[in-house]
Amino acid sequence: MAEIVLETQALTMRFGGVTAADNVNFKLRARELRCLIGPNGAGKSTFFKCVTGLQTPTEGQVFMRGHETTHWMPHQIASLGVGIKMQTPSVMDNLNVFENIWLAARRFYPSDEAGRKTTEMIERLALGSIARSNLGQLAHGERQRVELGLVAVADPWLVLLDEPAAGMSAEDVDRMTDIIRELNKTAAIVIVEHDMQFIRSIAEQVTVFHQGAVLMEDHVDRVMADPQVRNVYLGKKA
Ligand SMILES: Nc1ncnc2c1ncn2[C@@H]1O[C@H](COP(=O)(O)OP(=O)(O)OP(=O)(O)O)[C@@H](O)[C@H]1O
Repeated sequence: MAEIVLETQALTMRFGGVTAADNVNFKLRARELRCLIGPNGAGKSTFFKCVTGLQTPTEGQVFMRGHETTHWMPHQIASLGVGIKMQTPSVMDNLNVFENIWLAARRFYPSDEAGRKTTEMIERLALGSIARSNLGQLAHGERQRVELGLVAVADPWLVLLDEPAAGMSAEDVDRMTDIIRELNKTAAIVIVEHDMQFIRSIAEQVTVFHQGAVLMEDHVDRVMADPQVRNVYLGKKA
């Protein structure tokens, strides 16, 4: 069996009387792709923030490839080789596509290699025609692709994505799916997502959150067919 690259043990996060993440035991293996789903307020974002270092859990532990990262900041986690895409943009609007990706690459590689990696990444993301356009001028889907480029250019072995398909057109979602599949050839990926079309097209194993706890963890087809999940957590649209 492939190595466990991410694990949480009894991860719990309380905000006053609200238990936003409740005793979550989660395991992800090398090159696995896992979508985290669940209704609004189920605890997905809280779990994601605890894993990425934006929040420190009240109880429990987080491990990445054997390192205990429970109290680490996001930049320390990134330095392990973990790519993180939060919901808040990390691109700079007054720099162009090449410059944005180059700056991300430069954090991990010497200047020449950063340039080569940036050129490669622009090709992989099909951003060649807009490589010299400032981010502020780009459409939402293009900006999201650049955001993914910032994460992927560092050759991460684990990628954590918060709602990468949010607000995208069907065509952009398709393109994002292809890029994530390619990234998944070398990296394990966790995706928090609401977009059911995207989840159906990309997911295999899905973890369903409800009231802070893991309700179900199974193949996407069985999860979508589960009456409890369909009726109570995903609604009729699922
Ligand atoms: N900073 C906070 N302070 C107080 N309560 C919080 C905080 N963050 C989250 N919560 C509460 O924790 C619970 C889980 O919220 P969370 O945002 O993790 O759910 P979610 O599944 O990500 O929801 P959504 O899909 O709407 O983003 C909710 O009841 C929410 O109100």
